[in-house]
Amino acid sequence: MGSIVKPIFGKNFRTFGSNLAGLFFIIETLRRYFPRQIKITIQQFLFHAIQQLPLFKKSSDKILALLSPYTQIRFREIEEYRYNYAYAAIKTYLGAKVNSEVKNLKGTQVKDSKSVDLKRDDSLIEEEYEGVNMWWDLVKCPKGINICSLTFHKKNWEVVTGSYLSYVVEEGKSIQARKENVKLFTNNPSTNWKLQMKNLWSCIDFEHPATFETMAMDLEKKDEIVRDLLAFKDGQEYYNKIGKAWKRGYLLYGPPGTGKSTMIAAMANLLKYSVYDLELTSIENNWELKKLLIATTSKSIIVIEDIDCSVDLTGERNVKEESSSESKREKQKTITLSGLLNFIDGIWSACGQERILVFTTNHLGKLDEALIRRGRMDMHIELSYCTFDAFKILAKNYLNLDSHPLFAKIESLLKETKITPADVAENLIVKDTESEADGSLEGLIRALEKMKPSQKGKADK
Ligand SMILES: Nc1ncnc2c1ncn2[C@@H]1O[C@H](COP(=O)(O)OP(=O)(O)OP(=O)(O)O)[C@@H](O)[C@H]1O
Repeated sequence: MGSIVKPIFGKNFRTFGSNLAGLFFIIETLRRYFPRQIKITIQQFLFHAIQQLPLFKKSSDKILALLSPYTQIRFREIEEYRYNYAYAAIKTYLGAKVNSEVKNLKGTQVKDSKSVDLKRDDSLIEEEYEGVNMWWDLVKCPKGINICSLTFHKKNWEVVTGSYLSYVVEEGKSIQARKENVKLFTNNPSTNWKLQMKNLWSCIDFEHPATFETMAMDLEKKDEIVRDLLAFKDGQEYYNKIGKAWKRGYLLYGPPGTGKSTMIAAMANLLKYSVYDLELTSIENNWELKKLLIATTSKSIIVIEDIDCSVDLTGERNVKEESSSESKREKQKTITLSGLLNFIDGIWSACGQERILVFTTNHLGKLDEALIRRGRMDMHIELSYCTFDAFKILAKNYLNLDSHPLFAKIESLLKETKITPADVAENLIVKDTESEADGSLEGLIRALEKMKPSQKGKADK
């Protein structure tokens, strides 16, 4: 026997309508006489409850639009596979609404900062704008996409769409710009992606202290790179004018310990761009690669370190199209050079404005020509063994020395040896606090003497 379900709102639509009007009357009364927090909660609860009723589920939009005096606008963190900047700006704006009346706050501190950053940590926030009440509901979905939704009386449609929303988004963006907290993102293995676009990247504050000032390298080359980066940052008009995606590729190559990772940190600190450290070995196929890249935000540096070791990308383009379905399936399971090239070339660059791509390698010769040709990797930067110019910067960084009688000896030894800036830096760190201030310069000279080709030959025998 089927169960008899009693209609909740009476037999006919008129009864239903008057019941609903009664409900809205209750909501309005609660709104007037209950304290702020409670009244928002009750109101939102009833509003959501109404939306969940079976009758509404079927044709909710039309009926609610007809009967409810409220309108709701939702901002999803990821919308149509792309990061929604309005969501981020709104969240920042609401988080910054801190005053003594706020009950729930959260505090954070960035390394070396003197102050604690307080943010509002309420999921329901009411505010007044030009005499109009707005209710924000921040829904954090551990398994899904985070949403901010705005509820307002529909008679205020003009105010909300005409000025309030742009005010909130612009305020949020300017707060973000003032904070300029650079972030470091690392990709999670796809087995940890819970739902759709969530959990693709993990993020922490980027606190690497490297700057171009402390970067030990040829000064002219350094200047050229800094000028190139700043021109890129200010290049929106130029890129629009020539109709090119606003992105630039840098290939950093050279032996281990010559400063490739340090330079990426210096780039991020100069431009105040976040870093997306893309670990190709934890990605299974081109589809995952595409999703990860689309989920990056603008003003970012997407880095693939040691690109020659991460995945075997070389030569794949030359493989002839194989017809067997097994080989096709096998191909779908791997990242291919063409998958990577597609992104760089611009198929995905429609969502890739103001992005820098950086590849690093210790073995330039191992890379496919197509991957690094100019236009894809616009600037090739060689980082090499320590020159005297580079040494002087390291001596300044580590020992605060601009000159020293031993510098001349070091200059001539550097011409004879191949020592990386990392090794020089290691030798300049004074480990014994009781040693003389220039003790480590002598230590460096001893290390360099041992590395001279003639001495090395003896040691090898
Ligand atoms: N050019 C440089 N200027 C300043 N410091 C440097 C430079 N090169 C190396 N160093 C120092 O050596 C350490 C290691 O350098 P870094 O990791 O940047 O080298 P790398 O070229 O990325 O090496 P790998 O190829 O092994 O990843 C850095 O933490 C930094 O302290």
